[in-house]
Amino acid sequence: MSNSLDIPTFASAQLALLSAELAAEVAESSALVRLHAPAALQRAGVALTNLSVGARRTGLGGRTVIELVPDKATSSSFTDGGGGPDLPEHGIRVGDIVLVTEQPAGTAKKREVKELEGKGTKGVVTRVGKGVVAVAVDEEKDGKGGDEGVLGGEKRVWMVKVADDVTFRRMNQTMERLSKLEERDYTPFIRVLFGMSSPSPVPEDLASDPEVGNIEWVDPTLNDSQKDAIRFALASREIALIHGPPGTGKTHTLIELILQLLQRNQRILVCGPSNISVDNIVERLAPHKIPFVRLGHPARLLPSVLDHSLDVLTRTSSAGAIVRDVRAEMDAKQASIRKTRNGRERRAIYAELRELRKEYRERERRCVDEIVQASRVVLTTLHGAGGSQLRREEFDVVIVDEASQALEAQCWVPLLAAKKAVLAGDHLQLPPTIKSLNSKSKGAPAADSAAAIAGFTLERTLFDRLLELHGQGIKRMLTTQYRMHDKIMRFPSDELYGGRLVAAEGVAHRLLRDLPYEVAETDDTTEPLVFIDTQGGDFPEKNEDDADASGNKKLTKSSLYGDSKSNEGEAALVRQHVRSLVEAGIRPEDIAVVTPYNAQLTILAPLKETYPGIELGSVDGFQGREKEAVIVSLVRSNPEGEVGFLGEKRRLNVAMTRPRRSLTVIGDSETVKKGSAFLKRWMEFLEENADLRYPDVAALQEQDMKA
Ligand SMILES: Nc1ncnc2c1ncn2[C@@H]1O[C@H](COP(=O)(O)OP(=O)(O)OP(=O)(O)O)[C@@H](O)[C@H]1O
Repeated sequence: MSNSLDIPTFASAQLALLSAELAAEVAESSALVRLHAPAALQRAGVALTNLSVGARRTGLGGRTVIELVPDKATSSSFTDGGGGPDLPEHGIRVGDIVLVTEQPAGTAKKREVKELEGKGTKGVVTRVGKGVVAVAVDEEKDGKGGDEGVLGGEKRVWMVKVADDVTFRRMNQTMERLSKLEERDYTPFIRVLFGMSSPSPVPEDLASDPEVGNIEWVDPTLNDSQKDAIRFALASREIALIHGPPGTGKTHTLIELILQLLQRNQRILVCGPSNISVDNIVERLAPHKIPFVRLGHPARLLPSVLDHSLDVLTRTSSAGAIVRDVRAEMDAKQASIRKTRNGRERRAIYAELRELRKEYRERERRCVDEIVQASRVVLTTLHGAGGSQLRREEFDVVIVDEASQALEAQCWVPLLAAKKAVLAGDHLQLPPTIKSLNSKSKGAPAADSAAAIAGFTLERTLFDRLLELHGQGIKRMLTTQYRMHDKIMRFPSDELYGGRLVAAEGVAHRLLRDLPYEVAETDDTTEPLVFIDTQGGDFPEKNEDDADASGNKKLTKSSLYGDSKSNEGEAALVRQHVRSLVEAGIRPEDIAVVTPYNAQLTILAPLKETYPGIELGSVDGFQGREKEAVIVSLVRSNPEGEVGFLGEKRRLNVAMTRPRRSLTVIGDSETVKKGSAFLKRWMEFLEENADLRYPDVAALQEQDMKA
């Protein structure tokens, strides 16, 4: 094939791009710590200050889990529940990587992250409660200086979110392994993925393929496009793509595929880019009562998935009994550290703990190997597949869900040892976020220019690349969608999916009025598509970076990650529309407001107090989600017709395909039309097909006066 890729060139380009990407992430979090005091970072939601170390116990991998609670000496607010004081409002979430270090005095000069790392310890947040954040830490790295570090003492500490370098390490290792492969190591699978050969042909009549045969469907209600995609995936020898536009039952299809592969005695590894994408499959696989195991840090898993996690399996299996004993002994030692103030005694306990941890790891490893080897279906995140548990494991098929939201290097973590892969995704929705893309303007190093010149970018996903390489023949598209009203679906279907989407019978004509609770019949509840056009210049956008009255740039949640835009007038229209929906009887939990700009979200935040349950989200953050009623605030309104990253088709696609029964678009058609041909066609489509409204400026002013 003419357009095949040289593997070492590909791998070294990826390595260069990945290191630029990690550098951009590190630069971003380091700049925050350098430029802002801990208290300011706490206000911006990325840090928690005035903490002390509470209880400690042993987690998976023999790691120490410490509980951080508000420091008694400095906290004033107490809960009435009898527990400790509450933590202030914060943005630290389970799975975040945080740095825990001694808190500097209020006046101390700001520090470098590197310097802080030497003094404290990094860890993964494993639990977030009202008055506690638990962090799994690598205790051996705490206080390298020789004293007990921050974790053993009675020091006041703080934590701040930092870049997650674990994922990068896994990707780098994988790319290095790929670059070192000799030509004789290239399997038919690898040859196809790099275009050195074409995929083995599948018969036109898929049912005649021996791997497909006469299928007995576990779920006979699958639609034709889903059945076709499964037959195609079974018949393919090296690679099959399942293209699942919004709401077309991609996960539903993958579950059946897994069950069919199992019936054919195949061993399967199922991966996704995020824990939630993997758990989503685990939850739907569980009712089928097949044996499988979910790898991953238990703290990052959904509670409903825990029963299948290695952590729980190691504890409940017979081999786990010995592991359990050592764990109990370690927990007892952990507790005794807090009771002693004597430095020598403490050091002795640490030494004993180190020994125990070694033994624990060894036993746990044996127990884990046993469980994994016995599992015919293993589920984990893409980077989780690079862990030691799968080092010697082989699978017949690797399935990657949400493949179009993963970096290609991330996909290679499980794929390097694959014989065949099935990738599911939608390359017409947003790809993974790349920070180094715009890094020049933020002062971080730009991606290696040689890699960029050679035409490699992180933004091109494996899904995209394979489609370019082998054409549409390696893909099957799911075409019946179970989410949107026909009128909401029309534009994205015609523009992006070749007009092939069909709304399932049950959803095609569903209106808010038909919700299974009492809803009044109003203009809003009987019309699926509303466009509130703010053209005319009365609703101008505002640049978040504009300084405040005193000329200072303020650190807020929305300004944290670069400049953002807002539009106060549009926000007022959003409030008005939400109120009218709620007055018609729509429950706030059935309404979402999405907007591309974080600054707009900040302005809209008070809506959550008025209507608890309503969801406000960025378009990027709402990918994969749905709501009965969705209001999209486009924000951009300027005479120049600048639309910024609103110009990205895939972002708009995500925004307009979230609703089930009602989509309301609020925006300035004059500005937006100038953005791109696609935006122009969308605006024209709305003008012609939506219930077109022009805002009543006087009524808005009155509403705001009342507020
Ligand atoms: N053949 C089918 N018959 C009836 N309902 C279906 C069918 N396939 C999928 N659905 C329903 O469609 C909805 C979407 O399915 P699923 O969550 O699998 O979609 P998805 O494509 O993975 O979602 P996303 O849009 O996030 O990619 C679910 O409520 C599911 O039950």
